[in-house]
Amino acid sequence: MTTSPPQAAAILVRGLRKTFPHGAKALDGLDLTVPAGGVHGLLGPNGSGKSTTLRTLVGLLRADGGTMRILDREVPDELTAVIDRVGVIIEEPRFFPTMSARTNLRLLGDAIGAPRERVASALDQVGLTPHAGVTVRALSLGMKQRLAIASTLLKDPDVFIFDEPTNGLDPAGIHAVRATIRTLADAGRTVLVSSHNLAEVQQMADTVSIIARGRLLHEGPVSGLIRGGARVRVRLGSGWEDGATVQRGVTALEQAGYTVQADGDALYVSHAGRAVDPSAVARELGRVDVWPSELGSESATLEDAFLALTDGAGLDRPEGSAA
Ligand SMILES: Nc1ncnc2c1ncn2[C@@H]1O[C@H](COP(=O)(O)OP(=O)(O)OP(=O)(O)O)[C@@H](O)[C@H]1O
Repeated sequence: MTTSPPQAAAILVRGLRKTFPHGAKALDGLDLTVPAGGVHGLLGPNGSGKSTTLRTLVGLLRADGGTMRILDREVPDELTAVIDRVGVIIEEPRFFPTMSARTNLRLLGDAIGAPRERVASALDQVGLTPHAGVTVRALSLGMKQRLAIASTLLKDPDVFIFDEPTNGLDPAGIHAVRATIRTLADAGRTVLVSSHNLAEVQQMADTVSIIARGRLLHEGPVSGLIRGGARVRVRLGSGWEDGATVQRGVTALEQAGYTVQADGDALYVSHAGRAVDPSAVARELGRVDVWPSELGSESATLEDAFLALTDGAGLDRPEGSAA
């Protein structure tokens, strides 16, 4: 496992454990460090423990063991001291369907004692001002989700915790919610957002924690992760029609510790957690008398890095993401 260098953390989780009564071990000593400022993606396959982590952080579930801190306060013990600085969307928010977006926010704002001007500011920050007078039932799903984000803004929080906020939205809705989340982070806030959608995290997050089976596999900047997954493309040329030659090359590379994927007329050579040097690949192939027509370095996607780290376990590929 690799870890990011120490930096100011908005959320710090150490050794979190949770087993559900009938025996499902959801969290198995999970560590999580969310740097202050920016979007942090909590990425993992279905059932990897993302929701359990977020629900435990905000006091909806009780952990069996481990420690959690939000903005330097121990939670759940000091949750009341910090909860006003945390905006949470974990379950589907409930609004009055026959009332407008603005009226819903006013009622919510009054209930928590927020200044009235926050309503206009919250609508503005999520781009809903033009639709403020529309009844909630007439809003699209994406707009409702942005209204949910606006409702968390009434407290003017420093940290946001969103569980799969783009789930079930159409592409326009996904785009708008993603842009809203980026705006929050660009204003200096911290957004922890869970997702099993690799392309989404790649586009939205600055840093990422990849988890599987309730444990942290990798944590750090998204850009570093992608660089670390850089792979080499070996173009198969004349002479490679011979399946035995291809197999000899693949076997040599695998014996040298590489992961090899065949795709069309090319082999993609990767190595979990580190960049692959094309000349080293050429050397291994040359040893078994295999000579490619072309060798090129290729930056891998977050998906490649994810696959290398999780062995592809339970990966949910979003529509339109790189295969
Ligand atoms: N209330 C519960 N009772 C029993 N088991 C649960 C409960 N909630 C979650 N689990 C189990 O705990 C494990 C982790 O689930 P969790 O919902 O945290 O994962 P996730 O990464 O959020 O998945 P998804 O992307 O599907 O929402 C799974 O095996 C799940 O079946």
